[in-house]
Amino acid sequence: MTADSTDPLLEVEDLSVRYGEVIALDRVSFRVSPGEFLAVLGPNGSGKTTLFRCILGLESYAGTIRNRARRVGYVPQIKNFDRSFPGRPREVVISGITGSWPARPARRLREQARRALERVGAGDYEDRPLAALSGGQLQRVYLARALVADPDLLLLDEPAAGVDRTGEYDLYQYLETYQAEHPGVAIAMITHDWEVARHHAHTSLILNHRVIGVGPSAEVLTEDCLRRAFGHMGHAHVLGPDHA
Ligand SMILES: Nc1ncnc2c1ncn2[C@@H]1O[C@H](COP(=O)(O)OP(=O)(O)OP(=O)(O)O)[C@@H](O)[C@H]1O
Repeated sequence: MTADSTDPLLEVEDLSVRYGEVIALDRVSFRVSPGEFLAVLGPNGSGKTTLFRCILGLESYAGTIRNRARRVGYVPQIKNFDRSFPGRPREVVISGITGSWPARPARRLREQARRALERVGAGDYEDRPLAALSGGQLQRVYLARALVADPDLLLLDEPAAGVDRTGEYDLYQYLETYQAEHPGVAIAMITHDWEVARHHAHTSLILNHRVIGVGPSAEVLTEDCLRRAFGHMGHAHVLGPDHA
């Protein structure tokens, strides 16, 4: 079967992941179309990052993932970043082009990285040690890294965590502009902020190990979904008799 522009970019069917007795994801299904902006919401430990790790091919899983994206850009959670890592923004971005850490990058790569950093407003600190950057600055560097490879699917894991209100506003403005300029690009973004999802995401996926709701944000982000998704916060979701 050949793909055309009306095909979903990403199809996830009955995706399940377990770590020992804990079910991180339980038969999760959804689709992402070209040009869509999907918010992924759910309480801490509900499987959101695990879902992204599966899409990136970093986890073993049961079920099916059909990913038709040519390239996937990924912005990890900045709050988990190891600040003792010896590197500079330019090198981070070049590693997004070459797939490896650059020892002596060619001039062409340095230029490409500089332009990518400038586009996200991070041109001023391209050569500063990563350890000296704020959370918001680091987040821009990783956004530049994700975009430099010209992805058609962009995965963002809580990109606004640790970023002030202005930085957060700038980020969403940037993503909206980017999508308008690159109409086929789909974005899936993990967020804890329902208002952000309501305002910026066409569609929302609410997870609590399984799908609590998925569809247009205005229809899915209801009080009932909020209660069902967050009502069990803090409780382990462990194997029941069905999964033994
Ligand atoms: N490598 C692992 N080994 C064992 N358990 C894991 C592993 N990774 C995740 N888990 C467990 O799987 C569940 C889902 O974790 P995950 O990180 O996907 O949640 P999350 O929704 O992204 O959480 P948060 O909002 O806190 O970032 C949790 O119970 C977590 O403890």
